[in-house]
Amino acid sequence: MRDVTIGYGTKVIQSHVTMDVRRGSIFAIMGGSGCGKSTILRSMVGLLRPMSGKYTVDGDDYWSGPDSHRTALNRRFGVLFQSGALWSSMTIGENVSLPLEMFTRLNRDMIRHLVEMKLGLVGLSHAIDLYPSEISGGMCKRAGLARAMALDPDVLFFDEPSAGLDPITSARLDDLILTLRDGLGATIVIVSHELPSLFAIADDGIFLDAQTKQPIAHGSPRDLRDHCKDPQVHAFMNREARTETSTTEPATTDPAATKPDNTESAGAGTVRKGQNANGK
Ligand SMILES: Nc1ncnc2c1ncn2[C@@H]1O[C@H](COP(=O)(O)OP(=O)(O)OP(=O)(O)O)[C@@H](O)[C@H]1O
Repeated sequence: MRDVTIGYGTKVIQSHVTMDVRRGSIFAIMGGSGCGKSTILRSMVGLLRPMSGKYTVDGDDYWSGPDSHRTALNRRFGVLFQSGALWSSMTIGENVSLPLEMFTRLNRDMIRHLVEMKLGLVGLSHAIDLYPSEISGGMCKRAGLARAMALDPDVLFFDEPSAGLDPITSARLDDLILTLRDGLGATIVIVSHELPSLFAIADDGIFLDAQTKQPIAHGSPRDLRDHCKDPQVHAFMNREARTETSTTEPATTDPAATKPDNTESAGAGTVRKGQNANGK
């Protein structure tokens, strides 16, 4: 993205957004509630046209040309929405086969084979004939992931993949996301509030500010946590409470808020200390 301004109607949500998502990276879109993270993600998958600026995919100007041009680029994307967004009247297998039926000319046997393969990747082979109501929230997320991968996308977009999951299930999902990147070479863009998860998997990112409506930091979540000089970013990434009036000093009234970094990482995060830049 180059100098992108994005919003709804005339209301600007974020402006001057410039960022590069490198191939094979896990890129985090970070920031406080309501700053526009999901809005940026929606724009990246073509659901919202920027007010200005340029968005290119592999050097290809996304918003130029006819709809067919975007449709072709969208074929390279897989999207996992917050809820998993499965069709409740379809089995897990039917949900995953839907994009294959819609966008390919493969025969039934081949589609069934691919669906079994994708569900195997997310550990859900046994759930192929179950309905979403018959499986847990974490399994629904994994099924959503299998569906997002159905067309072998180059880029996967995840909106709050860990929302509503317990720390152990969330850590398993993190491992799965790392496997997708390392095993399949996918590029992953992720919106998440879950700091332990972001520290574990993301190797690059952007931090959006709701007040100025602009990005205020670029870098991996761990870099921002450990080295970012911006007090707001530092406080957010270290889970320090901040007062409304102070914009330069973190609040220190809560002793828990002054703990050194990594102390937030009970559960999913504790098993992940000492990881390398790839989260291993
Ligand atoms: N369809 C819409 N029309 C108008 N305003 C919207 C629409 N969707 C979101 N907004 C507004 O845009 C702003 C950013 O919303 P967005 O969901 O992108 O933020 P977010 O950073 O993802 O928030 P959260 O972390 O709470 O999910 C909010 O003020 C929201 O009310």
